[in-house]
Amino acid sequence: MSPPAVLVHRDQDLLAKAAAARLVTRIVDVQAARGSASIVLTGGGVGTAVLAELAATGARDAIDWRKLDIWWGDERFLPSGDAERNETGARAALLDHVGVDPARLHPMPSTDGPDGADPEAAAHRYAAALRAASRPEDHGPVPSFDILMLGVGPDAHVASLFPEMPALYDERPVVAVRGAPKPPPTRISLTLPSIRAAREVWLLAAGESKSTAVRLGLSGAGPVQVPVAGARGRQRTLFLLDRAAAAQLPPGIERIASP
Ligand SMILES: O=C(O)[C@H](O)[C@@H](O)[C@H](O)[C@H](O)COP(=O)(O)O
Repeated sequence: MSPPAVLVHRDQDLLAKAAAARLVTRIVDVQAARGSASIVLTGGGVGTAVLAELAATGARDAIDWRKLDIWWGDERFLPSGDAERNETGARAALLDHVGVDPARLHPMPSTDGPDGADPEAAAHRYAAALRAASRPEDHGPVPSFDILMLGVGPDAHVASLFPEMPALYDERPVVAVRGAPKPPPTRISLTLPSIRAAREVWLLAAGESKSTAVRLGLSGAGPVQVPVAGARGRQRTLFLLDRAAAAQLPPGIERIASP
């Protein structure tokens, strides 16, 4: 695993626009090379802003939306269509506006799905879908996602992996999370081994409240205490930040800043 690269943009707006442009380029490159691509979406304000910027750019038409698998890194375990679900936000920001193949859209289960309000069964179901999509060359229970995006919480959580919680010790690909410190308490999340199966992991953070989490995530902290420190891609890890989130970067971290 190569060390993370850090890119600092002026503010959240420019960060979202730049990340959307980066998504277009990367997805188009992967589709040209391999025919189809896979991405993993995140909830949160920055992640959703990136999707809205992608919907707004004319360059989105360069993507073959029917040859794109779309997964989620975590989900709030709520009824389908609930405004708090990451899926709902992603649909409104982007997915309802582009021609995705419904068979390639893989939202995490909701409480009104086939497993009802049983998050363990729902997590198991999502793990089975990932396993079914994994090919021999992936060498594991989940596909080698081309791009996996993650927001970063002020407490350094990523997906629904909150510091010190049992999910951080779990080796299964997908887990149910109960008692999350941020509401709603019940969630479904990929675990760190699944996140690390991605070719590229992009960590998105904006605002001063994220600056400590970003610093710790780049300072060799342990992933149980600082989950963002454990989120790394096989080939590439990018910290895509605004200036405020980058305010406490540790000395010696190479960064590329846009004006
Ligand atoms: O599930 C949640 O409670 C949130 O979605 C959360 O995980 C979010 O992604 C991060 O806290 C980053 O949030 P922002 O991008 O809004 O800063």
